[in-house]
Amino acid sequence: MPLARMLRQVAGQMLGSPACGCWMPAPPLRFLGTSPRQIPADASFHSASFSGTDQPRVLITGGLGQLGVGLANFLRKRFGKDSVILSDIRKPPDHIFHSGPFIYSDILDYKNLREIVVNNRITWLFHYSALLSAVGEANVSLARAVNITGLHNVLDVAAEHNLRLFVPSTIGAFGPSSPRNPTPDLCVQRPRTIYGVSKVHAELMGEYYHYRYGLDFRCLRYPGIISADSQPGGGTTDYAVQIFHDAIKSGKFECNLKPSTRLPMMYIDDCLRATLEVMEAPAESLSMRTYNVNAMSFTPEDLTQEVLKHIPEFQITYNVDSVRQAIADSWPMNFDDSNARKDWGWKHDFDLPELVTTMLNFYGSDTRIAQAN
Ligand SMILES: NC(=O)C1=CN([C@@H]2O[C@H](COP(=O)(O)OP(=O)(O)OC[C@H]3O[C@@H](n4cnc5c(N)ncnc54)[C@H](O)[C@@H]3O)[C@@H](O)[C@H]2O)C=CC1
Ligand SMILES: CC(=O)[C@H](N)C(=O)O
Repeated sequence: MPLARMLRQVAGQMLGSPACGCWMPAPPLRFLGTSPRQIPADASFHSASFSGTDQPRVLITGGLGQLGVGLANFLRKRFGKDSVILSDIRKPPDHIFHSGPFIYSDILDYKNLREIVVNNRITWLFHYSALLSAVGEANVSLARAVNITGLHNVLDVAAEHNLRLFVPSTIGAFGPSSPRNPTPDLCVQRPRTIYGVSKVHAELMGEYYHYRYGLDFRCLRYPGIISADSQPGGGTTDYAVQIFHDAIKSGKFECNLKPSTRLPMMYIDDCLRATLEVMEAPAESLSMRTYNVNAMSFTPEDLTQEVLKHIPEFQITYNVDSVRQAIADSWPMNFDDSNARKDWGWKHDFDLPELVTTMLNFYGSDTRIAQAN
């Protein structure tokens, strides 16, 4: 018997041989002896755990950060309030607690995570818990635990319970040896932050689970996200949120990056829409499982010029934070997201002028309401 055929036969005996002929053994189980997940013989390689007519039942981890509440509101409009559970390890403010289901979930507690998935019959998981770039550098061991060990728990729960799993990655998954202008999907990735290293790990582990166990893993590399009604959680791109708040409040802003630091950015509405669109994209349309997405790219100087069109007396000063600057100098300046545009029709709505008008209107009306009360 030819060697290759013999090896295939031995591997087939060891791993089981699914009808599709692809290599898809059951995922690793944390607790052998509890009901192991059986892959049916006719399982499709890209199968999801719900039929086309079912609404997904969604869990969002790390949901009280900059992006999670907006994502929950967005998904609740689409799938119904009770179909989307927000979770975090922090106590939610009243308005969030009363806006829909909220539950405590520590991603470092595997059994707690599994219990939530089982009890609520979760089918889609958005894994948002993370320590971002600047706070990660300030606490490497916690970042390693949350961003890497936490991810392992999420991957195992998702694989065992046949979930569709979204994990965001970031422009921070690239480093100084990556092409920076523009940065394509596939190129050298040697980030110099624990945040970036953990995100490259997440991309690779998710893709590995997809090819090895059939996990329906989907990942977007977000640029810096700009939102009006939620605060950023300690990243390098945070200046691009704070500037609007300070411009309206005091007409002044002290920027912690150099004026010429160019980074890819996106308004939160585009980010949330991209996230839902890639989750709803037919599996056949995804030629990859990790995509760059982008909207615009600007420097603090460009942003200031745009703000000055609305607030002519606005003043910016610079007090550079060396940690953040070193990180920003190693990240992409422009992001090539042509694969997302080609494969599943990604298209952003907000460029710099619309972003600035929207952000200033939000803070402006907020300030006017506060002054009136
Ligand atoms: N905001 C941005 O500009 C970008 C965000 N992303 C990614 O999107 C995701 C969400 O980002 P943000 O909302 O900005 O982050 P954030 O830092 O604002 O929020 C992260 C949340 O994770 C929670 N968390 C920490 N440890 C936890 C644990 N052990 N168990 C459960 N939750 C825990 C925190 O309490 C926090 O509410 C992250 O994975 C981030 O890497 C990617 C690129 C850009
Ligand atoms: C771009 C990101 O991932 C985040 N906003 C950060 O600056 O760390």
